[in-house]
Amino acid sequence: MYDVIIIGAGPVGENVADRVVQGGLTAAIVERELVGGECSYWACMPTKALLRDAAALRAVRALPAARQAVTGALDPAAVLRRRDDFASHWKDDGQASWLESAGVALHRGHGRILSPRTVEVDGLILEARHAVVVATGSSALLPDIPGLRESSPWTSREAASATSVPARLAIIGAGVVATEMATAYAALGSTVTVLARDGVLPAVEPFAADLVTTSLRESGVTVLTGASATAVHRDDAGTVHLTVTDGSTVSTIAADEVLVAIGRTPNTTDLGLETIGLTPGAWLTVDDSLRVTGSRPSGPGSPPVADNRPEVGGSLPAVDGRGSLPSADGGGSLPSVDGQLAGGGSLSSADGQLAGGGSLPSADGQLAGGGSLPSADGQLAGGGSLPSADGQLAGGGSLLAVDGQLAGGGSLPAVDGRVGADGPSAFTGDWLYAAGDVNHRVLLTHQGKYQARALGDAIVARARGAAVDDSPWGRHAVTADERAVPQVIFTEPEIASVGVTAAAAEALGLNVRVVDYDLGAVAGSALHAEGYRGQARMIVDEKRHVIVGVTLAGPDVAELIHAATIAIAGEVPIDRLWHAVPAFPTVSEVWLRLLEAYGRPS
Ligand SMILES: Cc1cc2nc3c(=O)[nH]c(=O)nc-3n(C[C@H](O)[C@H](O)[C@H](O)COP(=O)(O)OP(=O)(O)OC[C@H]3O[C@@H](n4cnc5c(N)ncnc54)[C@H](O)[C@@H]3O)c2cc1C
Ligand SMILES: NC(=O)c1ccc[n+]([C@@H]2O[C@H](COP(=O)([O-])OP(=O)(O)OC[C@H]3O[C@@H](n4cnc5c(N)ncnc54)[C@H](O)[C@@H]3O)[C@@H](O)[C@H]2O)c1
Repeated sequence: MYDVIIIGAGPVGENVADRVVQGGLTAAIVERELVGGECSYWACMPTKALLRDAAALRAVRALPAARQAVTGALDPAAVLRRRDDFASHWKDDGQASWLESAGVALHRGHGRILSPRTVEVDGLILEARHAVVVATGSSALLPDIPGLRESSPWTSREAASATSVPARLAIIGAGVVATEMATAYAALGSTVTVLARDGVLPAVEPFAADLVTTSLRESGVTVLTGASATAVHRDDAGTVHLTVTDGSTVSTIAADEVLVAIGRTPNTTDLGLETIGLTPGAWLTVDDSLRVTGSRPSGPGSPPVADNRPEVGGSLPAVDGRGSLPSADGGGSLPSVDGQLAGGGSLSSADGQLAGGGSLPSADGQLAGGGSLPSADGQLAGGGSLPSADGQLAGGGSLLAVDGQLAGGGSLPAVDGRVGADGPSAFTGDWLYAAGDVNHRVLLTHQGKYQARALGDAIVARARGAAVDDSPWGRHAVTADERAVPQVIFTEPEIASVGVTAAAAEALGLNVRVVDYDLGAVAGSALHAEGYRGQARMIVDEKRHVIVGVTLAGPDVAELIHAATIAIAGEVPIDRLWHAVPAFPTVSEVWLRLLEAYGRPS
């Protein structure tokens, strides 16, 4: 018997385990492949290692004198060797020993839920006293294109772990994985063709996507916008032939490998979810304290299943729509006897269990729960969920209409002030949690680890009978998931963003002002590289006078974004930001330029 069982030892599972053990509980973690998960061996680390040398070379070549010192070309074999080091040669001894030193028991094998609080690992039965956490992550999604599966396509795994560089690489999709890998493989010597059915990086600010598209084309990549593959065939000689259409014409592309990068599917197919009333193969939906409330079909853009639509019930949110969600042990804000909220903002069912999954509108029209922020074209700024036609978000949460009310499903305040909500079911109760990719809130390592820290601490608090503070920005809340998700896309140029895009702000009905500035016009940028090409955008909530979104596109902007994350998470008033003086002459001076462009009230 363990206090907590975690299924999946990716970055998220490891962090949950760490927090609960640090809180004095016992924990077991179950892993069927490598401790460290996708991020360590087939995603973040190896892909960034594939990109880094070329980025450094570009930076040197952007300086006339330093350029003279570069006498040779990039060595692809050396890049792959360094990548191997960063993937720990696909061995997890280091991370397994870390688990041991942290006091976490590791059970290798495939985990399945047998019944509430019981997990089976290849025949071994494990019991959890307090909680089971699903942190099983996600895998690459393959579309149903005739002949594709039989053609042994690359997914992000093969792209990240390739042992040689294909002469010709075709890529289906033009999102984050596709553009990063197009950047990497073009620099390593491949002739790359990108099929950008929905445009290049449709979820980011269009100016940033345009800069990346231009740069990909300049580096020899063929970017076919609006094009999709309708059939794929690998011949006996190993060449892959893709039949491609842009809607009006049909052509054929020959390649040595085809990479499919069109999004992710949750690792929940063989997890025993059916034993507890959930749908195998579906994303797990969670409430604001990451308790599992239901499941939604897999795949980008999938609408929530009808069964999991909220039912009318529960109580009126308090005036500001915020506050804690009640825990079963009485932590947080408990509903009063008549079912109304004491302390404000929490939704609860009659039995005092949480009934408030989804999004609560706050008085200021901000999202207070669930889901990510969509851009106008229906893509998500932080990567992840897509709103379906009915306005619901596949990753949970809802869209706020202009008047600050919820558009689409989710938690809709009814005319009589009652609120629809889908809380944990009798099956999932207060013992089943989901964190990281598998809950489809934000598919990024740092955000999953943020969830893990909050969740681990909340499980400890509940186990001790202590209060759980999952009010917005509370210790156990994951508020940044909706308001302040940073992401760096390591293309050329880099795109660093946090918070909403202009299109997402518009879709949310926020009253914002969009401020743009030419990043290349900053003194520090001109020094940084000859012909520095970049753009900065700041989005200010005109009602609250705080920044709600920033996107920077330009060489080496990755390290600039944390300032914006702090400004957004800290809700630093614009007036105060005038006192945050960027050093001269740095690229960060763009902050001053953006403020000047916004204007200082006299
Ligand atoms: C190519 C690529 C590049 C990326 N780059 C970045 C980046 O630069 N920065 C960033 O923030 N994010 C990046 N991401 C996203 C990042 O990889 C994920 O968000 C992150 O790995 C999610 O962590 P996780 O712990 O939820 O899941 P995972 O890392 O997927 O780990 C889940 C673990 O659970 C195990 N597991 C699954 N089912 C079971 C079971 N039934 N029993 C036992 N074990 C099980 C798996 O084997 C795996 O080890 C990238 C993704 C891709 C595909
Ligand atoms: N640097 C980073 O932070 C980083 C790097 C890589 C991946 N990731 C994360 O990993 C996740 C997966 O990345 P991804 O690139 O696979 O997904 P994505 O959601 O970023 O992009 C997928 C793209 O494929 C398109 N698409 C969907 N179905 C299609 C189809 N049938 N045919 C053609 N195009 C189709 C979509 O319009 C979308 O633009 C993302 O959530 C991303 O944030 C992060």
